[in-house]
Order: sequence, then structure tokens, then C-alpha cells
Amino acid sequence: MKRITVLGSSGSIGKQTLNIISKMKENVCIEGLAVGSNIKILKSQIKKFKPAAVSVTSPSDAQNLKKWCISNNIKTDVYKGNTGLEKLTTMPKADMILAAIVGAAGLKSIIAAIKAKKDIAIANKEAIVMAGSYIMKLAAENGVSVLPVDSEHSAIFQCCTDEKKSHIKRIILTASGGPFYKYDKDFSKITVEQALDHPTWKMGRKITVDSATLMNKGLEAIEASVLFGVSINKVEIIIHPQSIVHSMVEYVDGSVIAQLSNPDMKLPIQYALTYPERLPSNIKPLNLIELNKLEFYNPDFKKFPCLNLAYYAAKKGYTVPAVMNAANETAVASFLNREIKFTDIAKIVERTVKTHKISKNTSLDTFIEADYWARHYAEKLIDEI
Ligand SMILES: NC(=O)C1=CN([C@@H]2O[C@H](COP(=O)(O)OP(=O)(O)OC[C@H]3O[C@@H](n4cnc5c(N)ncnc54)[C@H](OP(=O)(O)O)[C@@H]3O)[C@@H](O)[C@H]2O)C=CC1
Ligand SMILES: CC(=O)[C@@H](O)[C@H](O)COP(=O)(O)O
Ligand SMILES: [Mn+2]
Repeated sequence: MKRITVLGSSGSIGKQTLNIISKMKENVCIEGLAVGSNIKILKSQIKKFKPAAVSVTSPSDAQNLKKWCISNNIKTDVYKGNTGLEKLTTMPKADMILAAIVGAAGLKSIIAAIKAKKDIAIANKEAIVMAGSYIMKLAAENGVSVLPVDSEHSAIFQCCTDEKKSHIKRIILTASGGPFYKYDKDFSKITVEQALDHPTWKMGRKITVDSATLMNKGLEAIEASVLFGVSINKVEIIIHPQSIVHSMVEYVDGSVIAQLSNPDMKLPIQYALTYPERLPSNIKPLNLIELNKLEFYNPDFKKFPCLNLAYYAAKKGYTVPAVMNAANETAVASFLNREIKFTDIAKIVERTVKTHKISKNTSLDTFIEADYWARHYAEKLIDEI
């Protein structure tokens, strides 16, 4: 029996993870759950999964939840704040942490989990972009596996089993293109509702906006380079509107290996949970005849400047990806609050990245300081708009 702690259990990935686990009771069970402030969803998850402990952000939420557990005769411990999140993450009985907190907010819990020698199923791509080199080094030192949950990276992982890195010629990362790939109207007038209308995936709000700007694919290119130890120059992006081919790996002999399925995050989540086993799943079987055609196009780097920014950040390295990520998180939150235009997102990220003075120190504190600086700088730019 594998014992899993799910960080971000009230989110899109978190809820799908619990859905899968509820159908795999003989193989996997829940040890801990963490949310930010969505106590309503957490209460229903506590009732169903009876975790040993949970964690929430605010002290008052934690206090009320403790009372609720006592009055419902539930023996779940309740932790609070960042220290509570780390305590939950390092609970001795957990075998694996599923990291699905959105944004840099998830970084410290991932570090704590690795130090406690927990395997990581990682959805939280922002943490990898921010401090990927540090995370991977720490994982290697602690003998910890970092298993991808992101659909493209799960695909690449499945296309790479038992292959030498030197055999990889390039990674071909597929992108749906988001809602605006063929959009020919004024991008500055794009509304929040339009940006949240993703053509193939139903996800949290932040990643959905990233898919619309194609920053998601930029983050994923960096994520692929870090997770698979491959130069960013070997990571290429290709638009594939059907989201059936989740990514491909081309080898030096010209062989290209791809992983296909209908778009459903339950598959990569389940694979990360059960790896190296494969268990049956209830995802819709792939019917290529019914699908009829799979299309592939070049990405438009002019229309989607975030793609260029991500490659620029990856090539500069050191603190630049952390700065780009933090500026993007700040700008996307501001767009979602209807404070800035869709096109301001890339502008704010670019100005923040280009103003930043790179630090070549690779300590965790350096990445955290770069993230902090970038958030403040981006906020200043937003105030000036
Ligand atoms: N959704 C998807 O299909 C995919 C997502 N990913 C990645 O997975 C991650 C999660 O995405 P998604 O599930 O869509 O996001 P959601 O916005 O749906 O969920 C985010 C989760 O993070 C929690 N959270 C946010 N801040 C904190 C905090 N400070 N402390 C504790 N918990 C916090 C939220 O809790 P609360 O609800 O209480 O605020 C919620 O449970 C992202 O990094 C995303 O890029 C990758 C591939 C696919
Ligand atoms: C499901 C998943 O992995 C997302 O990251 C997805 O890739 C988003 O779609 P885009 O290809 O539009 O960014
Ligand atoms: Mn993805």
C-alpha cells in the first residue's frame, strides 16, 4: 500500500488525484491533504479519506477546522501556515508527495519533502522553473524520485524509459495552442472569460491563462530541460490542436517515440502514483479512426512573445527563470483581477526579466530572493499602468 500526501487537494489536479485514489483503494491511500483556504472542499475530503493530518494556510481556519473535527469525532490533526505545510509534508508514514500547489508557493514544501526522502509526483511546474537545478540536485543526493505529472512530461518520461540521455536528439513538446492560436483580432481586447476558455483541457485559472499566452509551453520547455537533463536547445515546441500526442522524443538514429491518449490528466496522475506499475484506468479509449486527423503546426513566436521570453530565460539560466516565473505569476493574477490587459502580461514579464541583474549563486535563498524582487518589480509596473 502506497501512502500519499496531496498538496493542493482542492485544486484541479488535487481533486482528480483523489478521484483516482478513491478507485485504487487496494494500492494507494491518503496520508495527508493540504489546501490554501478552500475549507469546504477540504472538509468533504476529510470525511471521505480520513487523512492522518491536513494543513491550511490561516490560523483561524485551522482553529475552526480543529473544532469541526472534534465535533464530528474525526481524528485528523490540523496544521497551519508554512510550518504546518512542511510538517504535513514530512510525516513519517507518507511514501510519496503529490505536489499540486499552484505557483512558487509550493516550492518550500517540495524541498522539505525531498529532505525527508519522500518521492515526489510533481505537477507544480513553477517550482521547477524557479529552482529546478537545486531541486534535482537535492533529489539525487537524497535518492528521491521526481516523477512528472504534467501531461507532456509524463509523455516524455514514458518515451524515455531505459534510454541513455546521449541518445536523445530532441524533445518535441506539443502545445494545444490555447484559445487564441488562430485568433486574428486585437489581442489587447481579450477578456478573462475568453482566456479561460481552453479548447482541450479543464484546469485551474492560472495555468489556463498561461496556456492562452503560451507561457505554459515556455514553462514546460524549461521543466523538460530540467527534469530530463537535456539542453534547452534540444527542446522544441510544436502546435498540436487536438492534444492527443502529448509529446515526442526523437533519437539520434531518427526514431521518434510518441505517447498518445485522449486528453485526460487522470492518466499521467495515475502513472506517477503507480510507477513502475501500470494499472487499468477508466479514461476514454483512443479511437484514431474516429479522430480522423492529427494536425501539427509551427508556433508563432511573434504573436506569443511569452514563448521567446521563456527560451531567453532558459538560455540565460541562474536566477532568470525564477524572475520570469514570478513576474508571470504576478501579471497573471493581476489580469485575472481585471487590472491589466491580456497583452500587458508579456510586457510586464519582459520588462522585469530585462531589468533583473543575474546572480550566479545557485543557492535556494538566491532563487527565493530573485522571486521576491521580481514580484515587487512587476507590481510596481502594474501600478504604473
Ligand atoms: N490542472 C491541470 O490540468 C494541470 C496543472 N498543472 C500544474 O499543477 C499545479 C496545480 O494546478 P491546478 O490544479 O490547475 O491549480 P488550481 O488553481 O486548480 O489549484 C491550486 C491548488 O493549490 C492550492 N494552493 C494555492 N496556494 C496555496 C498555498 N499558499 N498553500 C497551500 N495550498 C495552496 C489551492 O488551494 P485553495 O483551493 O485552498 O486555494 C489549490 O488546492 C500548477 O503548477 C499547474 O501548472 C500541470 C499540468 C496540468
Ligand atoms: C494538461 C496539461 O498538461 C497542461 O499543461 C496542458 O499542456 C495545457 O495545454 P496547452 O498545451 O494549451 O498549454
Ligand atoms: Mn502540460
